[in-house]
Amino acid sequence: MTALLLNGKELAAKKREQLKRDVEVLASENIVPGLAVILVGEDPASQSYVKAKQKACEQAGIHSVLIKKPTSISEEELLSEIDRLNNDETIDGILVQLPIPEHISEQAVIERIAPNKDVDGFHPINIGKMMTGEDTFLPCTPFGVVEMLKEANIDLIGKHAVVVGRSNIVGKPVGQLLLNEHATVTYTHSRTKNLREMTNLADILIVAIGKPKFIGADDVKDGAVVVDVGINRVDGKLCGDVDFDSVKEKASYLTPVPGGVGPMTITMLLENTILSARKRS
Ligand SMILES: Nc1nc(=O)c2c([nH]1)NC[C@@H]1CN(c3ccc(C(=O)N[C@@H](CCC(=O)O)C(=O)O)cc3)C=[N+]21
Repeated sequence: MTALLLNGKELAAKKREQLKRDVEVLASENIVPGLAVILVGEDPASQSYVKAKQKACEQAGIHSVLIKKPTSISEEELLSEIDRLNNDETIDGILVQLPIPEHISEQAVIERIAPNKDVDGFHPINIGKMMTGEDTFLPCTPFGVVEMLKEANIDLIGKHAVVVGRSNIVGKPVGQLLLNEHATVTYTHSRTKNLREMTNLADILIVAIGKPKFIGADDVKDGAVVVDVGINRVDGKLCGDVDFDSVKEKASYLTPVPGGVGPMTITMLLENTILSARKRS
């Protein structure tokens, strides 16, 4: 079997056209969605992600502001910058680009963002709402993954979804969203004893463990749907956590890297920002 491609780039482009129209409708009501991105330090990968977010906002007609801070900024200063944005009426979404320097508590930063401007969906209140299935901002990467599966008409009800990785921003929430869609969810991670036996049981395999080509054809059941959330730079080239060339011969659907989940992450951020503007107005 050769897998069908789950083309995130294409779906993202289609969705962004719709979001652009949504922004035009808001403009007729004098509402301009606004996103503030705080970037601490000079990490090249972070700089390039932030640039991509800015560009996507511009294309959709979303007002975006980039706030750059030096690595030496104190936690207190960063928190007061967040307070300022919480009180800024032109801002509907606040995103602090992660990771942040070690001397600043990530949890303190996330908890300072007003839950109704938390377009990353990382605030404990929004995580709690996601768990109980209430309407809230969903974390962008997991949200994008579920949107891709739905677009391809992949049935999730009763299916065995195996998640590889348990980060707060991808692994844990993607499992929760799949559970909300009535999948049966197994979490595996770096300490799982029989990880490769578990991945072989998956109807839907979500890989977000941060190790290049961690999952090969032998780890995948025939006809499985495989979603690669990994973004690794190896010899200056981007590659995922899945060995694309071998797994594509076994999976029924597979996401590429680049051009898979990444562009969807940014698209869902735009969607959350527009949703926030609509809710706050
Ligand atoms: N508060 C916060 N929210 C985030 O959502 C967040 C974050 N911090 N920190 C870092 C990660 C990473 N992330 C990506 C988004 C888009 C691509 C993306 O568009 N990737 C392209 C390729 C990009 C390239 O060429 O480097 C692709 O996969 O096709 C990748 C990674 C958001 N993150």
